[in-house]
Amino acid sequence: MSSKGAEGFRVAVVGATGNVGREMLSILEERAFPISEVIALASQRSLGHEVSFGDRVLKVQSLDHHDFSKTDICLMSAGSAVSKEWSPRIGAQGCLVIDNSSCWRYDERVPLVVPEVNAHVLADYMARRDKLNIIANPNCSTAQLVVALKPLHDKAKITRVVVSTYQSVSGAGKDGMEELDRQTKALYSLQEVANKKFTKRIAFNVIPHIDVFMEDGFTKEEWKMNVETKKILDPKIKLTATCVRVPVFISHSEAVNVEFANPITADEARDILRSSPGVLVIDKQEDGGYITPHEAAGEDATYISRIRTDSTVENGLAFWCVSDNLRKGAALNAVQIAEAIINRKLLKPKAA
Ligand SMILES: NC(=O)C1=CN([C@@H]2O[C@H](COP(=O)(O)OP(=O)(O)OC[C@H]3O[C@@H](n4cnc5c(N)ncnc54)[C@H](OP(=O)(O)O)[C@@H]3O)[C@@H](O)[C@H]2O)C=CC1
Ligand SMILES: N[C@@H](CC(=O)OP(=O)(O)O)C(=O)O
Repeated sequence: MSSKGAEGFRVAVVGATGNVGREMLSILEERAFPISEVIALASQRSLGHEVSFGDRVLKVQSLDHHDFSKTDICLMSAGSAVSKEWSPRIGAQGCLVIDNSSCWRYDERVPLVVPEVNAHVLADYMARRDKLNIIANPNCSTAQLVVALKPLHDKAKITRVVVSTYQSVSGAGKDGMEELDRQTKALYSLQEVANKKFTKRIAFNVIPHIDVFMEDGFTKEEWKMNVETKKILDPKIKLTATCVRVPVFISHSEAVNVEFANPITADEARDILRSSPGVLVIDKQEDGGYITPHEAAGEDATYISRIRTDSTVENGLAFWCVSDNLRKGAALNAVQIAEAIINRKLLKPKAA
């Protein structure tokens, strides 16, 4: 079943029963996205299940049976394998795909967009829209990082970034959240703790491993942060990452050290970030005067705290960056891409 309104776009959410898909539906509703119809799609397993869209309930339909020729925008969030097969098929039916998986991000034909950073690429892409018809949404850890880096880069030109992440279990989907919940309860009731989703116990532990290992010893999550920052912000920026899973349900945190070509003080950085889109600075430099992932969950902003000079390099800053990975790291960014396209009048609804 779908939800219909008077004016606007027909929007399909693929992966509507998942962590990101459910968040996409609530964000579309919260932001009063111009929708004439919203269609909740997932696998055959979820056929007939119900998901919320504001105070309405949508019955989930199967992706396999949906005709996209009358759908304007598809928010795709069902994993790389599904995106690989389906996103080009959906795009070829004239439906613009905003793809949340890592599958299409590195394809030269596909723009990778964080609206606060590089919304300007949308006009060009929409003008020459190829058959692929796909815009990629970034990795969650990259999205919040580039929102913070962009205004600092504009001011003092970033040369190198060292980032360590503290990534919540919701980044590993609903199964990741279930594992932390189950293991925590099991430990409290002295039961055996099984690892299914993660390679080691996640409850009361941290795991320095997200996504697969690459030949050079980095993980793919770490590789993605490097490659995606270059594609979105500046190919000249050098970045090295260590990505760690932590027993937090929602919001990713990052400890970031940045080197600049030109001088920039901590006070200047604080002022610049305070007036930057998508950023909220909470930096009282006293007990509790910083943000934690628990407080960022359910919020849209990328929060920056603990901005300070890193005097181990010539022009260095260090800061703490936290954001809700399901929102800015995934669902919110995808909806913002769609809004940026619509606000620039780059897409019209298909005729009824
Ligand atoms: N979580 C995060 O922080 C981020 C996630 N992403 C990406 O978003 C995507 C989804 O992540 P997330 O929501 O966390 O994952 P979940 O595991 O919570 O949800 C997966 C969703 O995909 C659907 N799905 C799986 N297989 C199929 C299929 N064959 N056909 C149709 N639908 C299918 C599932 O439907 P069903 O319930 O029927 O199985 C479910 O709705 C992934 O590509 C992930 O990499 C990107 C950035 C951040
Ligand atoms: N890998 C991220 C979430 C994610 O799905 O990222 P990507 O879309 O880049 O695979 C995490 O586990 O926190």
